[in-house]
Amino acid sequence: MAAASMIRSVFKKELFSGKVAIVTGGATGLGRAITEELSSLGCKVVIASRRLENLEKAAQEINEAIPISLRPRVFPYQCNIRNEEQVKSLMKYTIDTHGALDYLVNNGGGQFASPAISAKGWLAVVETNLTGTFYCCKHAYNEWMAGHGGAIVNIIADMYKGFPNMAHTGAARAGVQNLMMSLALEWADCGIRINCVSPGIIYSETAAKNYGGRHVFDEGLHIIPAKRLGIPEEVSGAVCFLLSPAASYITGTTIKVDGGQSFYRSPFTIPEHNSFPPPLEDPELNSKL
Ligand SMILES: CCCCCCC/C=C/C(=O)SCCNC(=O)CCNC(=O)[C@H](O)C(C)(C)COP(=O)(O)OP(=O)(O)OC[C@H]1O[C@@H](n2cnc3c(N)ncnc32)[C@H](O)[C@@H]1OP(=O)(O)O
Ligand SMILES: NC(=O)C1=CN([C@@H]2O[C@H](COP(=O)(O)OP(=O)(O)OC[C@H]3O[C@@H](n4cnc5c(N)ncnc54)[C@H](OP(=O)(O)O)[C@@H]3O)[C@@H](O)[C@H]2O)C=CC1
Repeated sequence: MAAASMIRSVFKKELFSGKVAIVTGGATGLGRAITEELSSLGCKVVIASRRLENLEKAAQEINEAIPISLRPRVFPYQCNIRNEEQVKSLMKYTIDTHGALDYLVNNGGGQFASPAISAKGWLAVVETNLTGTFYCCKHAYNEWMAGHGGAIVNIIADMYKGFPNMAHTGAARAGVQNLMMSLALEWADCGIRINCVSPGIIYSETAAKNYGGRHVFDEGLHIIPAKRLGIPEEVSGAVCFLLSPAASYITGTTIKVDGGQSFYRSPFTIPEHNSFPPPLEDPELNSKL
């Protein structure tokens, strides 16, 4: 991952000067790229996830790349987004310590590949991705944004053709997208904009490690019109755009950062079979086939 001073953002240098953001899962992968770009553009960023050690290391590395007089800009805070009390404390800490909460990026989450998951596995994924996002939105609203406005971006996933082998996350991410649309309407009168960014297959060491290595991501190349994987910085740019004044009239929408994958091929193949019922279960109609 590039040091913050090396970030080549297309946005102007002080775009987010004086602003305060929370990025969940901000120590690794996409979240880290988002944190690096936001902080390089003047934003204070609270990064929140379960593993404090990871958070502290990332914050230190990113802060060290920022001129001493402007440090620190990145602040670690341990929080499991599945725990509502911890989420509430994250919001309170951010507002008490940094005086505002202008932006929320709901990036923390994930899943595992499994065709038939246990109820416990289903709940772990739905609670993390859908309920965790709901908790973060709810408490950002209650603690700050209802009275001051703000912008929220949720990271979802390419679930538009269903998500076989990851049905748990497909259901959760579709839920997040619909939640986003409802909140865009419910909270418009408070000056809150809320949108989603939907990544395709984005390579980072931590993400690939979760699936057994880079080769698993490379196996997806045949379903990507761009014929390459994405990188976290390509997702970060879309998030920064949606948070910025350039998106002041954008709410309730989803930007896909996927090299065209979402409307091309599915990675899932269906075995040959003759298990489907005949047309209308009528032998006469069936004979037309
Ligand atoms: C194969 C396709 C490759 C291309 C994919 C490209 C798209 C990439 C998308 C990405 O999202 S990349 C990002 C990847 N990063 C992550 O997913 C990281 C975060 N993930 C997690 O934290 C977990 O996976 C989680 C499920 C979201 C949360 O797990 P947690 O540790 O909190 O769950 P537990 O409470 O320990 O477990 C509960 C229950 O869940 C089942 N389970 C958990 N992990 C797995 C697993 N790896 N495989 C199978 N089942 C799993 C299991 O039933 C657990 O219960 P127990 O069996 O432990 O009692
Ligand atoms: N990479 C890709 O191709 C794609 C990624 N995505 C999504 O983008 C997001 C970022 O993934 P990516 O950066 O690739 O992968 P990473 O594995 O690097 O990031 C996942 C992050 O989520 C955090 N996290 C997981 N569970 C929780 C929790 N319960 N509470 C708080 N934080 C949590 C993790 O931190 P910790 O373990 O410390 O809690 C980690 O920092 C995820 O939601 C992912 O599913 C979507 C589509 C494609």
